[in-house]
Amino acid sequence: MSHHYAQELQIALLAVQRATLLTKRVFHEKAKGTASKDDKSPVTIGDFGAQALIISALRHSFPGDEIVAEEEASALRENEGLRSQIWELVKTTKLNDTSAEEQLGGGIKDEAAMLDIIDEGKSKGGAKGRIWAIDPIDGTKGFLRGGQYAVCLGLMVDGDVKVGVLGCPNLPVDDSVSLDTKAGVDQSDEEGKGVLFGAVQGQGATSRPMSTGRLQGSKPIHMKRVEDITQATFCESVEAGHSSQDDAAKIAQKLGIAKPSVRMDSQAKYGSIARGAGDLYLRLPVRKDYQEKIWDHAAGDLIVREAGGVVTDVEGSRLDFSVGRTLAENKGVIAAPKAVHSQVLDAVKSVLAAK
Ligand SMILES: Nc1ncnc2c1ncn2[C@@H]1O[C@H](COP(=O)(O)O)[C@@H](O)[C@H]1OP(=O)(O)O
Ligand SMILES: [Mg+2]
Ligand SMILES: [Mg+2]
Ligand SMILES: [Mg+2]
Repeated sequence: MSHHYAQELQIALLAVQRATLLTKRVFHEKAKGTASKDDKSPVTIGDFGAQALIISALRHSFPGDEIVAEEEASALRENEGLRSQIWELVKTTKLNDTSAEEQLGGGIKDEAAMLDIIDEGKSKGGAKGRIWAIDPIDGTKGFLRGGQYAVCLGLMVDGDVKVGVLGCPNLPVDDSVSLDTKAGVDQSDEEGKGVLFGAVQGQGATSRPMSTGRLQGSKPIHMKRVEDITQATFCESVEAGHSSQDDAAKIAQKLGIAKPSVRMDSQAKYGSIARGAGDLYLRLPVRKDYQEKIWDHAAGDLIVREAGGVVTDVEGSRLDFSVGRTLAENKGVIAAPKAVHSQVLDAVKSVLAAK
């Protein structure tokens, strides 16, 4: 059966847009309700609430699909204070358009149902069937410090990403605003900010302004043509523990790039290069044993490729989303326009080989 994924894209865009209404409320409230996970990374009431709203929307339209999501509810089952803060947000966050809200199936019944919904994201992933990957807040540290973050949703079918959506509340709406070194810091969702990226395999990538109700009109996006690699803008993580900034600096030097990197949190990096606001995204392994999570890359990988880019790991292999909840077969990420990707990859390989 040929499949155009029109309904999947529509629901994914609306679900992400609704979830960002919740994360924006959390950001503007003083008590951000932060907890610490087993791996010491932060999680907020925004992460749990956004995950609940997204899964609830997917369950309404696609009850048979599997879901891989970052968060789980066990910490909330033991913490009534945190749980009721989240429920308060979830039950009062709605799109202000009746038809859009109806497409998502409306709200969640009660607090107990919310916990069960959060726990529906425990699929092991894999190479068979329809599996959604959700990162309710990617870049939680960026979110907390007023930098970039993204609400991320991807649909994989038989291990291949077919639909990708990124909601970036703190990126400018205008695709033509080039990244500068301030793009990742002190950002807010004030007027002129908030963009939804979308892509369907074989159909290109788009951006549109975020709204509080129905979807706004979209525009196709494309990676920028790089005439001269020495003038390229590259982005990388803010957190030095997520990507080696030393290796990135050596790679930039090898390519003749003098401009400082743009450091920003989250998959906003993928969205930014896909729309031509920057050129390259380098993610260079710091620890040999870290496995990237599929929810940190699924949507961005498709959006960049549909905008005319190539995305590989540091060895030049495509990211393999078919092996479970992590990218166990890949190390790092190199994303670049098609015409220069191999040149960038050569520089990456030679710097990493020399270590
Ligand atoms: N050692 C690591 N290497 C690479 N990525 C990591 C590492 N530890 C955590 N991450 C993940 O990187 C993502 C953020 O990437 P970026 O730095 O590009 O914003 C987060 O989802 C974060 O996971 P977590 O959600 O558990 O914090
Ligand atoms: Mg993440
Ligand atoms: Mg997250
Ligand atoms: Mg996290």
